[in-house]
Amino acid sequence: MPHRRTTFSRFIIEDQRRRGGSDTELTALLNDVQTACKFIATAVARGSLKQPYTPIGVETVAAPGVNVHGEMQKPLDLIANEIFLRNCEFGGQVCGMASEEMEEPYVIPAQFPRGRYLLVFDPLDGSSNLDVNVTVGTIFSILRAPEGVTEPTVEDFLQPGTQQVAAGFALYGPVDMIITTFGEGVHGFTLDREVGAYTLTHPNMRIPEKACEFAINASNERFWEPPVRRYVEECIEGKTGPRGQDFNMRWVASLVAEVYRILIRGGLFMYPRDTRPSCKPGRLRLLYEANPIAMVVEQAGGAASTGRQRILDIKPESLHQRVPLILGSKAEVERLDRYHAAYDRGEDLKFEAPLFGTRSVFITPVSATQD
Ligand SMILES: O=P(O)(O)OC[C@H]1O[C@](O)(COP(=O)(O)O)[C@@H](O)[C@@H]1O
Ligand SMILES: [Mg+2]
Ligand SMILES: [Mg+2]
Repeated sequence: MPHRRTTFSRFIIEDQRRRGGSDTELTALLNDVQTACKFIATAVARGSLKQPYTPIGVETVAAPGVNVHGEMQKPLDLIANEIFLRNCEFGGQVCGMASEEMEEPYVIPAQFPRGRYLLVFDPLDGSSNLDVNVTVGTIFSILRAPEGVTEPTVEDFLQPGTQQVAAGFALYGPVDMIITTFGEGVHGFTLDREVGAYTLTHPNMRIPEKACEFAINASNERFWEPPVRRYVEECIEGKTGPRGQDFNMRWVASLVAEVYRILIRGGLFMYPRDTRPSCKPGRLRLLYEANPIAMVVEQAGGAASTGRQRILDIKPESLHQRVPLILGSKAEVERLDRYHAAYDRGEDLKFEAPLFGTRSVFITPVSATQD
């Protein structure tokens, strides 16, 4: 058991030793990632105050526009993206990076040595929350570049989540943290601002098995598939329904904050497949949101699924592919998987009818409670 005052830098070295090896490239890369997260934490914490300094290499940041997903960027989305690129390109550990904010992969420029890793990231997750001062974060995933590749193309990044070497996310909230896994458990580090170091505060995090909270954007109810309607309706029925217990509902609109809550308190998060043509495969991005988060969740004893397939088994088809994402306490995710399977077999049709406006799970007409 590592000492509780272990810093992130020390932990990654000792963790590799414990596992009988030492990958100095990976150690250096993870160190660059944590440095980038510290810069972003500092930039986010300035809020509306003018940024007091510019992190090295981040002198020129493009003006915000609409990103490849059709979403309006915030200045901090681009600042965070630049911070990640500049902090992780020079050390010789990676040969390419891919980000939510860049249409194409970034190949490490010729002036720097190229390494054997690929770094994939969502530089600022939940950035629509910035102006209301709610927790945001950074999500990262580390993959091995295919043998012999030094100038990676899109194809080289299209690896299933099971191939991730390490993954995690930083939280920029009341407390700044990094939650990470290298494939053997999940560990949480709190940024000690007096020391300037992420310090191990949450070793071996485990998602509680018992769930009494679920999170979904209820404004999309009219687009949900029947298995999701069924799950939510049963939760809302509470003690008197088939679940025999009351549930609370949560929605932060910041994946990192939802996942951290689930790591601490258990529960379920869903951004499911829905029937909107624009959103059909799901809302969240496979490579830099779903995969790294799924690795963390599984390593903490939970599960992550589309409802029909384990997230980590999906073979990506494109860099910016979106997927349905259901994650959290294992038994809850398995329940959703069962509901999807039953529905796909043609059962559970009572949840088929559009509920919105007639029989919403949130506004149950009196007549519906009497039958
Ligand atoms: O605004 P919605 O539809 O509720 O979506 C919220 C989801 O979108 C995200 O904000 C997407 O992340 P970005 O801020 O990186 O685009 C998730 O963090 C969150 O789960
Ligand atoms: Mg995101
Ligand atoms: Mg983002």
